[in-house]
Formats: sequence, C-alpha cells, structure tokens
Amino acid sequence: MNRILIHNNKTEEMAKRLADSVPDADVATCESYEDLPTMISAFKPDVAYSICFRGRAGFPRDALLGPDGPKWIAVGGSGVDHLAGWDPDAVTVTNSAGVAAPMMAEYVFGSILHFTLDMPGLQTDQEEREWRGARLMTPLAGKTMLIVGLGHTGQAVAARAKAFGLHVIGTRARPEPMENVDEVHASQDLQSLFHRADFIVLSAPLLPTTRHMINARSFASMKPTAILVNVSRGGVLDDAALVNAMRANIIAGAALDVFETEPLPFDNHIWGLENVTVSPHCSAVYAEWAMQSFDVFVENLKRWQAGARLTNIVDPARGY
Ligand SMILES: NC(=O)C1=CN([C@@H]2O[C@H](COP(=O)(O)OP(=O)(O)OC[C@H]3O[C@@H](n4cnc5c(N)ncnc54)[C@H](O)[C@@H]3O)[C@@H](O)[C@H]2O)C=CC1
Ligand SMILES: O=C(O)C(=O)CO
Repeated sequence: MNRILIHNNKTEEMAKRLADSVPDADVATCESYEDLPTMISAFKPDVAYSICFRGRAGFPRDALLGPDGPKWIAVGGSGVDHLAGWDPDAVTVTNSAGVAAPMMAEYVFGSILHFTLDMPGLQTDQEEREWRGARLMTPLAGKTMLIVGLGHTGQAVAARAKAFGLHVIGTRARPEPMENVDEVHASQDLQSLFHRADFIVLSAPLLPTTRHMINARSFASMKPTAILVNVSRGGVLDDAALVNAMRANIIAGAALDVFETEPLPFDNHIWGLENVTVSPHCSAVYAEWAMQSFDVFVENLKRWQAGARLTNIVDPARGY
C-alpha cells in the first residue's frame, strides 16, 4: 500500500477524492508548513502532493527533499522553483501545468484592458461625478504583444491575443512554429524584441538563467507606451529596475501578480507606484482550481500504481 501525504491548505476534499479514486492508499494530510517536517519523518510518505500555498517564506523544502522525503513530489501548480536544486535521480517532481492557463490569460487581458480603456481615469471621473467627456481609448488590434515563455500560459494568452487582432511574437526555450503566434523566437533573442512590443507578458519559469531576465537594459529598449504584465515569478523581473523604470516613465504601465518577496512587504516601493497594479499572486486562483489541479495528480497516481510512466514530469534544469 502506498503512503500518500497531501500537503495543502484544503486537504479534506482532496483526501475524500483520493479515497474514492484510489482506495488502496494510506493517506495522511498536513495543512501547515511548520508541521510538515515532523509529519514526513513519522509518516515517511512515498508520494507527496504539495503546494506552496502560503508563499515561499518558510516553505519546508528541505523536509520534502530530505532522506525521509517522498520519491515523488506532485506540485499542485505549475512553477517548481520552490523546490529548486532537487536531484531527479532521487525524487521525481511533477506539476499540474496548464490547469490555470485560461484563467491566467483572462488576468493578462483584464490587466491590459484596465490600462488601454483608461479604467483608472474613468473611475476617478465617476468618483468625482465629473462628466469630463471622452477619455482616449487605445484599441488593441494591430498592436504587437511579446510573450516571454510560450508554454501553457503563454499559448493561452496568444490564443486570446489573436482574437483581439494583435500581432503575437514570443520566446521559448525551444523555438518552433505554433498556432496563434506569428513569430516564435529563441529565448536568447529576447533583447532584440522589446522595442517592437506594445504589450509584454512574462510567463516563463524562474531558473538561474531567467532570474532578472527583465532588467534595466530590457526597460531601456521598451517603448514608452509599453505595458508589462508579470504572471510568472517575481524573480524573473528585477524589481528595483521596474521601480526605476516606472518612476522615470520609461514604460506606461505594469500589472504585477508576482514579486521577488512575497508577501510584498508593506514598505516596498512597488505599492506606491503610479500606473502599476498589484495582485497577491492570484492570477491562477479560481474556485475549482485546487481540485482540478489535484485531479491531474490523481490521474497520475493511477499511472504510478499501474507502473506506467508519469505525465508532467519536470526537468530541474529546464523548469518545465
Ligand atoms: N501567477 C501564478 O499564479 C502562476 C504562475 N506561474 C508561473 O508561470 C510559469 C509558466 O507557467 P506555465 O505556462 O504553466 O509553464 P509551462 O511549463 O507550460 O511553460 C513554460 C515555458 O517557458 C519556456 N521557457 C523556459 N525558459 C525560457 C526562457 N529563458 N525564455 C523564454 N521562455 C522560456 C519554455 O519553453 C516553456 O514553453 C511557471 O513556471 C510559474 O512560475 C504558473 C502558474 C500560475
Ligand atoms: O502554479 C503556479 O506556479 C502558481 O504560482 C500558482 O499560484
């Protein structure tokens, strides 16, 4: 019988789903970061379904990857940077990439439209009961969107971008032609693309090679009218460079869902920047997301028990 540990902040429904779908499993649950190390040494799980549900600070990575840790860690999201450095010969890491991609694409377009329809200006007029007349709208059709990271999320964004009539260019680790993307470029060509983009969407994994991939040099090449949306990881973007760029009006707007430090500290300068929206790492979160992600794991668990190859295995060097 397999020992399966569910490490999440809503374990009850998951344990029930597991009991229904995989009845011959010994299941334990843990809803905190603090209790996980003790739980792992007592229970010695074969498998852990684990999600980074409270931010990276205090995440019990070492317990999960330690000698009593599971042989398979199924991450209930897409990003696995909180487990960075795992040895793939000792532990297999899988994810649920793709589940939240449609939601994140809606977040991206909601954020862009917030700026292009001048929602802040309209809100001000309404609050002041002031019929100021037309505020200038910016149509999306004919503009260029640069998607940095054409994986599940990037491709979901691209599909919606095409419906808006955007010209879509993007980068990925292995460039190959793909639907809804007019030009797919290699990741190392990124710097040469910024000057063409009206909208820049970050959806690449955080790796040593992508840390601060968007930096002062990148901002210097962007259009002053550019709008940046980051739904990937805070570390992909150099926060200090962003603060400088926004203060100097080097770009027009930014929508940020992820930050180098999460939760974003009270005194962080980003909170007070003009033309910047801040959301607390929630672009993927909707009511059904947790269980839909868990279902990816359950299907994989059936494969594991049948001795078949797992899906969604993440390569630690590539991050996907
Ligand atoms: N804000 C949130 O709540 C969420 C954030 N994420 C973040 O977004 C990232 C992407 O998520 P998915 O689309 O599901 O991942 P995915 O694994 O489907 O795609 C990642 C893509 O990034 C590309 N890539 C790798 N290195 C690159 C580089 N140097 N430059 C450009 N592209 C590169 C790969 O070719 C791959 O196509 C995750 O790693 C995670 O960090 C994912 C889901 C939710
Ligand atoms: O799936 C991910 O990587 C997330 O960040 C979910 O919040």
